[in-house]
Amino acid sequence: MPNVDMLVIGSGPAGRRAAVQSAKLGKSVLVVDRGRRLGGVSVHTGTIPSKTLRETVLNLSGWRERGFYGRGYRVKQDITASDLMQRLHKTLDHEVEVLQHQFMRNMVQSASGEARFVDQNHVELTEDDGDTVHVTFDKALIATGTRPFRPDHVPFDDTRVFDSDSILEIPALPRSMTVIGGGVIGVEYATIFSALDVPVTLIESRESILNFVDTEIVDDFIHQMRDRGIVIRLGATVDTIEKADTGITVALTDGRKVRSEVLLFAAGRSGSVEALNLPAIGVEPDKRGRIKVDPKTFQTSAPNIYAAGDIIGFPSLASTSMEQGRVAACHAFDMPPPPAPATFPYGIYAVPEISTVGQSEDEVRASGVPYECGIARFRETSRGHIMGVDAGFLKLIFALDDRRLLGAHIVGEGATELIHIGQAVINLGGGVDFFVENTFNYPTLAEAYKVAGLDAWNRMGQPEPGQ
Ligand SMILES: Cc1cc2nc3c(=O)[nH]c(=O)nc-3n(C[C@H](O)[C@H](O)[C@H](O)COP(=O)(O)OP(=O)(O)OC[C@H]3O[C@@H](n4cnc5c(N)ncnc54)[C@H](O)[C@@H]3O)c2cc1C
Ligand SMILES: NC(=O)c1ccc[n+]([C@@H]2O[C@H](COP(=O)([O-])OP(=O)(O)OC[C@H]3O[C@@H](n4cnc5c(N)ncnc54)[C@H](O)[C@@H]3O)[C@@H](O)[C@H]2O)c1
Repeated sequence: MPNVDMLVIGSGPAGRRAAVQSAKLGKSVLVVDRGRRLGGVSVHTGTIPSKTLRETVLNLSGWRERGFYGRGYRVKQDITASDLMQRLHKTLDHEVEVLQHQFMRNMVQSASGEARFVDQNHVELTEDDGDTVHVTFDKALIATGTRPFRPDHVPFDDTRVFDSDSILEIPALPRSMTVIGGGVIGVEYATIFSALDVPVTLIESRESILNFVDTEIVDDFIHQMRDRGIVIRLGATVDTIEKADTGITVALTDGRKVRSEVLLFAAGRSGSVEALNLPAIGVEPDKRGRIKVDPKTFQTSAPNIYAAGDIIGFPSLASTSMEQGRVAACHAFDMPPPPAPATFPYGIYAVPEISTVGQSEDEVRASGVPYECGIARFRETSRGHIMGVDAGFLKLIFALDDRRLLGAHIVGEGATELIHIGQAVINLGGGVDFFVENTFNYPTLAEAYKVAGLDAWNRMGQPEPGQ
């Protein structure tokens, strides 16, 4: 029976980083995944496919040029589902190849199969052909991620009623679409299909969408979605979902009905734990299949077994999963990792993008810290003019007492890249004077930081001498 220092179950972002980190520390590593190919949800059904789809849609539809040439402008007139798939498959193949090469260079072994714990140092792997292999380990990482939540009352058929996995296989572009769930997945796909001029209705049971994002940013985003024809039903509870030859009808409890050709149900995900036989290691998941860990070390209640990535719940991002996996591997092999920074960015790849780091204005207000905000609209920057950007803004929030940057929030073109300037300033303890004193490249969208910094600085007054 083979024995390894580190067994990683799941080859998504958490598993991948933990495997390479363990190998860099000179350990023998085996990564097992029940998927056909390495990469996890992130590469095959989550982050990378949705972002590739978005990029393809923006390119083929000419979305970025519509500020100049009008809403009727298109680079390719008849965009088909197969146009979207071509680039998707190429990108995914490339991602898998990079990952395989990374494992090879670092002497990380990988195997295809479903892992099931036998005890705290022993798993059974069931291969595709049903054969079983036994492996023993000193340390293990559970990085099995999540899958779409598919409640019984939703008549999924993956041809007209989709989840966020099967939507990637959509056979033809629909004439209309209903999206249930105004979380990140729902909002991303609703706006991507709307950029293809598909009429979209978004149904969300809460009174707003993206409730972790600064309210001013969400309000602007909702305004932009409505402006281009997306129908948004907030505070709407779904009563029934009916399928007929003519389409899908979603009846809401307030009596309204929403009809469309296809439906995307994107209202949460559940942890992939069933196959693992967690009782064998004394670990009990919660009712959504999530595993509790020590937030600093990522150890489960079985100390030699770690868990990281979506399986441990919030924030459930590829970016944070990678870091969790690396920290877990460092801890497993007695290498103390540096303390985690106080804030991490959140990028929402809707059309337009949203990105946020640090505290929202509501959070700052609730904390009682006196503050001032600075705003820069992209259409007022020269780069914005050149690009034909007619919407989007950056909002910076500064503490009045020590002038520190507390939060940076962006809606608009390039938001997910631009946010890292705000992230660096927050995590390095910088403030408004950084933006005022430094010169930014011109013309850039990043110049918006300078403009927003000056906007706040003008209202904040000058620091007392010696402060
Ligand atoms: C549509 C969508 C878009 C997203 N967009 C973004 C984004 O833009 N940015 C971002 O940061 N995050 C994004 N995310 C989230 C991101 O994809 C996840 O946070 C990330 O994939 C979680 O990584 P993970 O390491 O937990 O493993 P996952 O990527 O979830 O992979 C888990 C792997 O474990 C395998 N597995 C499960 N059980 C077993 C078993 N018993 N034995 C063997 N193998 C098993 C599975 O086959 C799978 O391959 C998105 C998610 C979705 C669904
Ligand atoms: N860009 C990114 O970073 C990115 C992109 C996609 C997904 N993700 C991750 O994937 C995870 C899952 O995303 P998600 O959007 O599926 O889940 P979610 O839990 O974030 O959002 C689900 C939304 O659906 C709503 N909802 C639930 N039941 C409903 C119903 N019956 N009718 C109407 N609305 C209903 C909820 O109120 C919530 O707003 C998130 O935690 C996110 O971190 C990240």
